[in-house]
Amino acid sequence: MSEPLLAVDGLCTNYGKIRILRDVSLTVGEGEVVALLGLNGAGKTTTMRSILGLTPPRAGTIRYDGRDITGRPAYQIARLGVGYVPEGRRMFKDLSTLENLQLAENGRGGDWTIARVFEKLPKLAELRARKSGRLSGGEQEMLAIGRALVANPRLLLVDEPSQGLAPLVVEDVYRMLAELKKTGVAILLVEQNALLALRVADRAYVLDSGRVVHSGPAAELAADRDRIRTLMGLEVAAS
Ligand SMILES: Nc1ncnc2c1ncn2[C@@H]1O[C@H](COP(=O)(O)OP(=O)(O)OP(=O)(O)O)[C@@H](O)[C@H]1O
Repeated sequence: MSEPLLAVDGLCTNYGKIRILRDVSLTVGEGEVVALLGLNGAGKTTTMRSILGLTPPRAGTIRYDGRDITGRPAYQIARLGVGYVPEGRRMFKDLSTLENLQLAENGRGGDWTIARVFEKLPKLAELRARKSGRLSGGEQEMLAIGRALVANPRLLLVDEPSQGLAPLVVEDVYRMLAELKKTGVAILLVEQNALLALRVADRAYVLDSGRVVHSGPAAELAADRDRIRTLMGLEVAAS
């Protein structure tokens, strides 16, 4: 069997002396959508930051596209085709939608151009001239995803896309992620809202206190509310 696109093995990451991740292992296959779930503070963002080279791990290995990228600087990892849509979206608020996309284009070519992003996300095309600081939360999330796409990633790390959005807007964002999935980009999706993420994901991992406490097919976990409740608490299961 060929190697998965991303293979994280035995990751241990600290902030200073505090151990956050404990022996985290996960994989993402080519074109696969994998949900990384867990309550506040479980270590989801830290896992992403470790993969991206932003918070290098103390131990463990990260392989991407057949090579060991453990400890490589973030810009090198980005150049290898790993895109990031950070929590809170972080964009240049005084620049327009179009200008934000232009800044992110890496000029190396690839399937994702600004024109294709506008075609797949027509809402963004309508808002091309608007300053991103004046976009709604949902529109900003779409721009954040569009911005990651124009760098032509093979793997996209998306952190809490539903955060702070109204339920109807969350539906829009998730419809868009489902569309993206069809284009073949692999996605590692961090969410607190388990049921939402499980609708689009193929497989899921659940983190608790920096450890993987569950992994398996998304559909199986989605169908087992008791298991979700045990893993992630009552509120999540009820949402
Ligand atoms: N820069 C930092 N310095 C020290 N501790 C940190 C730092 N960033 C995060 N932590 C701690 O690491 C733990 C894991 O945080 P992380 O952000 O990875 O969790 P998370 O699962 O993404 O949660 P959330 O959904 O709240 O973002 C938390 O206890 C958090 O307080």
